[in-house]
Amino acid sequence: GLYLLGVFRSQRPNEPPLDKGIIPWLGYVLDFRKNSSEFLKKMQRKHGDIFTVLIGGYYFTFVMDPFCFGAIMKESRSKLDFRSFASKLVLQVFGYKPIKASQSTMHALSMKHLTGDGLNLLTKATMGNLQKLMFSKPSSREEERPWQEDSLFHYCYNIVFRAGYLALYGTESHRGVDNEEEANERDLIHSNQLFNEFRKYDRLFPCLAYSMLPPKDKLEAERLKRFFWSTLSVRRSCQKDNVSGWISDQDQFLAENGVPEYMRDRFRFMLLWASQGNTGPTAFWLLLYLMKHPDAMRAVKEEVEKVLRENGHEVKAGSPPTDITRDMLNQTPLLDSALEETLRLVAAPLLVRAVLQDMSLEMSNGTEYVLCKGDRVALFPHLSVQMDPEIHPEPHRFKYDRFVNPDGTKKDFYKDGKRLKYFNMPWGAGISICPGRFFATTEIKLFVFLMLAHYDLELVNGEEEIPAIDISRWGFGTMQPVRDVHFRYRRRF
Ligand code: HEM
Repeated sequence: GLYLLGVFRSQRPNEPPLDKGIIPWLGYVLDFRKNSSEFLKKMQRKHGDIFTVLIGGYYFTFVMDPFCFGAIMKESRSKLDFRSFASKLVLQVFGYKPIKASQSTMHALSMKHLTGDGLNLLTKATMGNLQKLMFSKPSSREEERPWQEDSLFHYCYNIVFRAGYLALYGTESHRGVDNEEEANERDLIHSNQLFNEFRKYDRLFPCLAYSMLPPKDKLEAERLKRFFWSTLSVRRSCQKDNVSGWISDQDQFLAENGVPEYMRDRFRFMLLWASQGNTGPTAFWLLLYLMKHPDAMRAVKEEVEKVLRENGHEVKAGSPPTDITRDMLNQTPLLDSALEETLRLVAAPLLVRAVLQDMSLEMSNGTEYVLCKGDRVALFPHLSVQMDPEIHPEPHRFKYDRFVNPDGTKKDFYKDGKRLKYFNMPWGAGISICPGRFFATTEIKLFVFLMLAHYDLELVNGEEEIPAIDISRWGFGTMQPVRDVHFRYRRRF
């Protein structure tokens, strides 16, 4: 028992500094849970760029030196395993138990459908959905362009979620209803209901992942899980049109490998989370930063208008919502930089690997450490890279052109005079890097393109401060604000 509580563990030669905290077994779990970023900052000040801390029965070695990231991300799976940690979380949070053999095929299927020609199809579908969602209300007479007010976080999350969901999970079949309009109407209603339930789950997510839900919320989380398993189920999906290859091929692969139907329903819920949980919040922050920084808004808007003009899409009174292609999205270095800058500020994943055999790790100052079998290695790039003032001067400021040179090429970043490979890591890295990053970028850019091309936007309160981030969500991807922000929009022409 004492051994399990970690009482006998001490730092051996060549191991990173060890800090077990004062509570046996639990170690620093409460400090970590309360504010992971503050806790890690404190530990980094105390121990330096590598340290091992006890958190809820597990020893986590945090590596804060970005020059070691490559070695960790590229280490063979026989030494550092990404799956075992992720599998436990996925089972706890989505009820899904991954099968062993599936990973490389699943990855290949994601690459097939979320890049290249597959991405072209998804871009078209998302574009169509955004047009339906954003311009479905008949516009009032042209000379009247009333302002509409909304909450920015809710507005962005709602629209981007629904456009992405309908593109991936398919739309109402026209055959089942009398006409196309009715099918579209049903899609709009259904996707809105799904979003509202998703937000309820989203709010419970951090406590659920830490197994810290109070009993009432636990019941609610169970109810929501069942709702999603059933709403996204294989059976219901058969009645839909336009289900993406990303969903259908992965499902077919699982079915061929003997995964039962109820487990495949759960898998779909997990994919919904992975694909929709970060994109909407990122779109929110990007639009908010643009609204708070008029120089950035002006530059990005000019770029958007130039691309539209050069591709023969002048937006004027009465023109239908613009069709934006992938080709057009490739001509926007300033918008790309503004998006990357947004992700630098608000994306904060925790990247964890289990150590399967003792292995050595060399730091950039030449010191070598042993990482112990059974421990976990963790990276938190938000703190160690994205907010490092040496890499990104004035790290708390939004600088829309931080990542781009005046000639449109990408900037390089340095630390200690050496060029960095990992200077922004919103998508993770290595084998577990987000396979949806190109689609996510496309969705956000399509949404922002349409917003800027068709609407005037302003904050209801021009003096509004940028809201603080909700610190309970460190480690789970894009951060969310503690409160929403009111804004208004109206047709430009
Ligand atoms: C702004 C939006 C997004 C952000 C910031 C984001 C970020 C991430 C991160 C940090 C990871 C985990 C990497 C790791 O643990 O090493 C991840 C995994 C994943 N993401 Fe994304 N993601 C986004 C959007 C998407 C979209 C749109 C899709 C799909 C259409 C997607 C699909 C996935 C999948 C399937 C995984 C799991 C990969 C695996 O287990 O190997 N993501 N994402």
